[in-house]
Amino acid sequence: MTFRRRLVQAAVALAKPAAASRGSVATTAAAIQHATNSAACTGLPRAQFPWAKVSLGFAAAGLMTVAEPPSAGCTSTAVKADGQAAAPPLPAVKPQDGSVSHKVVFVLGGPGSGKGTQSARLVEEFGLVHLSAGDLLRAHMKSGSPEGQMVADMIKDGKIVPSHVTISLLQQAMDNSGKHKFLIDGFPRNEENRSSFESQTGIQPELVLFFDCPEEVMERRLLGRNEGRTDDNMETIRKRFKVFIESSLPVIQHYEALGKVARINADRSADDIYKEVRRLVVEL
Ligand SMILES: Nc1ncnc2c1ncn2[C@@H]1O[C@H](COP(=O)(O)OP(=O)(O)O)[C@@H](O)[C@H]1O
Ligand SMILES: O=c1ccn([C@@H]2O[C@H](COP(=O)(O)OP(=O)(O)O)[C@@H](O)[C@H]2O)c(=O)[nH]1
Repeated sequence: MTFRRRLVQAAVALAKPAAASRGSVATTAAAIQHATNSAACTGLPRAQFPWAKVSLGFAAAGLMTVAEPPSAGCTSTAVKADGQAAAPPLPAVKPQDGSVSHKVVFVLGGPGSGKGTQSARLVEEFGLVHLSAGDLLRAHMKSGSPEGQMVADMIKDGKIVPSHVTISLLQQAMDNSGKHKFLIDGFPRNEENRSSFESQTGIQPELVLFFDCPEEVMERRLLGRNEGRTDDNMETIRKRFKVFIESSLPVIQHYEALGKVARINADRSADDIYKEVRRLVVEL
């Protein structure tokens, strides 16, 4: 079965959750149902997105989850923008070593969905520290070490680099920044990334921004990116899309069930997307 046909079938199955009895689509439907129920139970606001395109984000079609409400043990630090009203406090993250707690927003979405573009704007406006896992890995692959070579080979082949390598780069970058509010872009990319990061750092994200974009739009953007990347070619792009569906979407489903995902239609102008994105971050 072709990749595109699989996407279409999955999207159709999602539109009829009762008909989807097993496999990833059924899991997705269950996760969505769970998230929907959770939001209803807590009385949180819930919004429906009107679009229902066939896209890599089909897993979340028709659903937007809600940002977490402040919980007990909130800190008093809030993200502000342009001197606007202070946002409600963020839930505290329990640091493992008693140091200042880190606050993290994960920026997820398929390759070329605009994660880096939107992250750069958020950094400019809110002064968060932008950690692109891909950029850290690309810097690491230039180290000339055997591990660097392994990373280079994996990126060229569209594979996910072992968690311990990426987490150690992220941890180092967080420590070196001296700051405690981070936008982590392009990570976690699979369930193992996610669970290892959470257990090793003790950090849970405050919010997960999910840039949902049709495959053909991402493909066009990647082929036009022109940054000399070894993975922005048709062969690797196809592999990356497959990895995204099979390995990365389950991470989004996990956070969706926890009510932490804001799904954003990324098939719009960068300016329109940012209007929505900044509203989500200012509300943190
Ligand atoms: N909303 C958008 N509309 C059109 N092009 C975009 C948009 N967002 C990003 N791009 C372009 O698409 C390419 C991929 O964007 P990028 O932010 O690098 O994606 P990602 O980090 O998700 O891989 C870049 O060349 C970027 O300039
Ligand atoms: O946590 C990460 C982030 C990136 N990558 C690798 O780096 C590549 C490029 O990722 P990036 O986020 O830079 O770009 P995207 O694919 O989202 O355009 C991926 O395909 C993976 O091979 C990885 O293994 N783990």
